[in-house]
Amino acid sequence: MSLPLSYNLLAAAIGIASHLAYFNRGEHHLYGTLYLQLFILSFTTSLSLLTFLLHEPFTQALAKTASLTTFYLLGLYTSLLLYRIIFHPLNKFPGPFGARISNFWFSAHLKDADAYKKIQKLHKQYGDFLRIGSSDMSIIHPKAVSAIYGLKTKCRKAAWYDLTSPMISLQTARQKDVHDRRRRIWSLAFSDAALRGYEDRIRNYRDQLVFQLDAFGGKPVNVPKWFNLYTFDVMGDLAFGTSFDMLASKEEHWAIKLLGVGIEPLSWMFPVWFFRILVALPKLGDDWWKFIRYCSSKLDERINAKPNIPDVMSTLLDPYKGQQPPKEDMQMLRGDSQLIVVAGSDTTAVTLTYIIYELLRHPNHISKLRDEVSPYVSLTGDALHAKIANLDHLNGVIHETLRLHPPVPSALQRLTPPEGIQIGETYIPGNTTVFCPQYVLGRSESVYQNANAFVPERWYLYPEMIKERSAFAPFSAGTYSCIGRPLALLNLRTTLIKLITIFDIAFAPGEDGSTLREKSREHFTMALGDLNVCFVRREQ
Ligand code: HEM
Repeated sequence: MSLPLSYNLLAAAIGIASHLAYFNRGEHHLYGTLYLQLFILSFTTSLSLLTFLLHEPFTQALAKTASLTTFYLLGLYTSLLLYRIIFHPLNKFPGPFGARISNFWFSAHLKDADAYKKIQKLHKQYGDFLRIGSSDMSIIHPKAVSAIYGLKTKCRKAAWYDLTSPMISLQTARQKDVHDRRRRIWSLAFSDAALRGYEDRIRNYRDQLVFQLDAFGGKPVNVPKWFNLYTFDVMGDLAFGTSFDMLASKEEHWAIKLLGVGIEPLSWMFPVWFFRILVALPKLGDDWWKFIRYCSSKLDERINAKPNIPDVMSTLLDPYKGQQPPKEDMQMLRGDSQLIVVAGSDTTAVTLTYIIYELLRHPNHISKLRDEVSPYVSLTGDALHAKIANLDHLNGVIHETLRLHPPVPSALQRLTPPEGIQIGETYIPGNTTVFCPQYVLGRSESVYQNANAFVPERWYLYPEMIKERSAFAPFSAGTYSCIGRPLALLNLRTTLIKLITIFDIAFAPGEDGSTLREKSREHFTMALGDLNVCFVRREQ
């Protein structure tokens, strides 16, 4: 005997009610696995009750349970779809129809981890305010960066930052007070005195990089690979007191290979709840969690060591005065230890690679840089950072590269406060996930004159070429901006001038930069395509 229609309609009504009263309110991304388990539990409980308590035949019990479940889901999803298509407050904003319905629309339209390029195309089609998900907006209005990320913003970190919860780090701390407390400790790690110590620590790796590039004897070198080996060695040293020895071994450490595979799912821009289910599955999240375990074991070793020159971890461990940190703090320290490595390495390597790429396309800037830095540089290509930190053209080249090739190109997601925010003339409703893609803003004529041209002088000689300065934020802006910025700039400046002092550089035969332009993939930061360059030692 099948169920009377009234039971099925009741199940559908419960589906609608659960959407309106529960799923449509607050955040649910942390409970994806739990909901799945509850769903399976309810199904099997209903089946067991009907079979064992009411003694119905199994097939009949199965049919009734399946019918109730189907009607419940029909009610739930019809309500959800109608809300998203007709009643959602973001419906006034343009964007692809599919994106209104589900965030999977965007993931499904990514060809080869090219989110930043896809977002640029969509903005060309739909304008500055783009609805890119059911509750998600990408915004390239020139004033949007300060409204969303600036010091006075009421926006906070969006659900994306719960990807690895309960393990949190400075970057993924969503509660403002937790973040503020942690950030105060971290900020001591980037004082002028601390930076001078890092300058000494980094020199050794820079020399190793030059040694290895020199050893190619002018033959082609795949620059992104070598800059990655370099920057991961540097950050390993600053996080754990010992490098990954990648420059010496000329290859990636196994843990860094795991990291590369582990963060790959980020490139698909899946909704957070789905991503969390994916990485909870055996196999799929294995590489990422193995990398985290590796960092944890290195942290344990580091807690028992005492470096001669303090590293970043020295500051984070300082409050414990040589004692083992309590269990509750270890979770945060583990998060922070992997953050130092991840945040500081490929971001710097990507920037260095694109600086070389842009200089090779515009070689006049190499001679201009050499002229500018020559009073401060020794024969070995080294300079005290304090002497070169304010050089106009050097900083112009770095800024211009970061503008055109931001290492974090698109989705730094923030959540608007319940009352919403105002950007220019446009009101963005509350609880909307918003972001300002730096890649698109960096190439926007509303923000820069002659936006696609590489003009380092715009940063010191032609200020009129920058129409809205606050939109330039490759290190993000405000409370959650990159705390490692001074270290990144120190490393970029000193490494760049050493490379151009020691070497003449040229594209390798047959290289035109197209693989770098076309094969680079976004996974929050960038995994770069190859760029083959010849480094030939200059006559002194
Ligand atoms: C060119 C190099 C770099 C770029 C472009 C860059 C960019 C960024 C961006 C865009 C953010 C904001 C992330 C977010 O809101 O989710 C960030 C945060 C952060 N970066 Fe960097 N970064 C660079 C180098 C470094 C270095 C060398 C370190 C050193 C450890 C570092 C450590 C951090 C940390 C700890 C955060 C989190 C800050 C917070 O949430 O309070 N970064 N970075």
